[in-house]
Amino acid sequence: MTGTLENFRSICTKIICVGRNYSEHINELGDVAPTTPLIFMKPPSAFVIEPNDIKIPSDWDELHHEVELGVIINKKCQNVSKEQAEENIGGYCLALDMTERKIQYDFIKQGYPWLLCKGFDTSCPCGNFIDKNQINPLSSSVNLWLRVNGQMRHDGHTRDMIFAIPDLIVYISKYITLEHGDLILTGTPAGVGPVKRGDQIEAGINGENNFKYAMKFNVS
Ligand SMILES: CC(=O)CC(=O)C(=O)O
Ligand SMILES: [Mg+2]
Repeated sequence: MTGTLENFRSICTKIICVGRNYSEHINELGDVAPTTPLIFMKPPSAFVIEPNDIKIPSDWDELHHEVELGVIINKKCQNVSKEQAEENIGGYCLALDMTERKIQYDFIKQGYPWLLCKGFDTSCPCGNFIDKNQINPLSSSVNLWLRVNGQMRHDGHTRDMIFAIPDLIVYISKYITLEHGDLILTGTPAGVGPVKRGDQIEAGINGENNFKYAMKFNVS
C-alpha cells in the first residue's frame, strides 16, 4: 500500500458515485427512486482542487452543481458486511459532482452511459481529507451546503440519504473491489442548478462539535 489517506486524490483509482440518493432531489428532477443504489463512475482525471477552476468545455451550456459527501476507503475490501462497513472507512471529504444536465438527459433518453456528462476533466472538485474523528456521519447527520455567487442553493443533511453509507459500501463491494484511497460520492441533496463561466461556487460541511469545512471554486 502506498500513500496516506491525506493525499487520497493522488492514490485514488476509482471515484464511484451514487445517484438519486435523496428523495427531494429525485423530486426536483422528476426522476424515479431506485430500488437498489444507482452507481456510476468518474475517472480520477476529474479531480480538481483549490485554487484551480472548474472548466466548462467550450461547447457546453448547462453545467449543474451537486454538493456531496465523499467517503474515503482505507483498505482493499470485497463483500463487506454492514457490521464491517465502518472499519473500511478512512475518512471523508467534501466533493462536487459537476454534471452537464442537458447532455445527461439526452443520454438517459438514448440509454447511453453518463461518463462524459459526469466524468469530464474538473467534474470532481474536491476538498481536503477529513478524519473520522472530526465528523461521523454514521452516527450524526452532517449538513452539506453550497452557494453560487453568495446565493444559497443546497442546504441538505446526510440523514436524508435513502441508502445509508454502510448500505452503499455493502452494495458496491459485492460487485467492485474497493481499494485504499478510493472515493465514494454519496449523492446530492436537493438544490441542483446551473453555473456559468465567471460564477463562484462556495461549498461546505457543518458537523457536530462546531466542525466546519468550506472550499471555493471559480468557474471558467
Ligand atoms: C440525476 C443525477 O445526476 C444523479 C446524481 O448524481 C445524484 O447525486 O443524485
Ligand atoms: Mg451526484
